[in-house]
Amino acid sequence: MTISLSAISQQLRSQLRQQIRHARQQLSPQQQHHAAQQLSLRLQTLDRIQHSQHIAVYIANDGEIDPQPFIEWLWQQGKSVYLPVLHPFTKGHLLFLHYDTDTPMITNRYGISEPKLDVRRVKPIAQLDVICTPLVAFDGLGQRLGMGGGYYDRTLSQWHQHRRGPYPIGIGHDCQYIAQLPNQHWDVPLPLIITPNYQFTES
Ligand SMILES: Nc1nc2c(c(=O)[nH]1)N(C=O)[C@@H](CNc1ccc(C(=O)N[C@@H](CCC(=O)O)C(=O)O)cc1)CN2
Ligand SMILES: Nc1ncnc2c1ncn2[C@@H]1O[C@H](COP(=O)(O)OP(=O)(O)OP(=O)(O)O)[C@@H](O)[C@H]1O
Repeated sequence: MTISLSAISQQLRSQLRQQIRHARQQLSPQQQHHAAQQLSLRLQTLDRIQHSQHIAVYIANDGEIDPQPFIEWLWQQGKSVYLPVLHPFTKGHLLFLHYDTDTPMITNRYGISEPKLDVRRVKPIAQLDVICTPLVAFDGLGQRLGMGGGYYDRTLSQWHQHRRGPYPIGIGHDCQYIAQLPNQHWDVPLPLIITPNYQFTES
């Protein structure tokens, strides 16, 4: 029997995913709160953020670092905020919808809060400036492991191929760093990853 390298890599990825999801779920509410504040401060200092108007974030789930304090700051600055919504017809794809304090929200099939679909609020991906990208694990080369749906890999494939479209910034907890991720050809390395205490930039 032969086992392909790709199969081994897939298995490693799913073990890592479980392990790191577990680690972040164990963070206390105080640790989560502090991390969210630190992350927001770091993001605020980035030129890339200061010079952007249309910024996509996400609603935290599963122990993810919480972008909420950053969202509040973006609103104060008069910037426009967008959230991912599972595409109603095209499996594995995301739409991005405008988000403000009175956006009607629903819970999607993964239990994540998202704006109720309303075509008037849909922002074409090419018109976003930055996509703050959730991740489960990342390494020093900017490789990212997500929740496993391939949603952000698809969203960022234009960036990957042509360096066109919104600039992706990975965000996560310090504990989501691993030395080297087993990667797959469709993975999109991120040019910048921010955690409360570190910043990883493309060399
Ligand atoms: N906050 C947040 N929103 C996001 C993402 C994310 O990573 N974080 N996504 C990033 O892609 C998309 C949703 N992707 C997801 C993919 C899988 C699972 C998940 O929980 N999977 C289950 C099993 C699958 C199932 O129930 O059908 C699991 O692994 O336990 C959740 C979100 C869009 N919105
Ligand atoms: N650009 C793409 N085009 C087609 N299929 C893709 C693309 N990117 C990823 N996929 C598919 O999506 C599936 C999930 O990929 P992967 O395990 O890398 O997800 P992930 O990066 O962890 O998740 P996410 O991006 O949603 O956070 C894979 O089986 C892969 O075949």
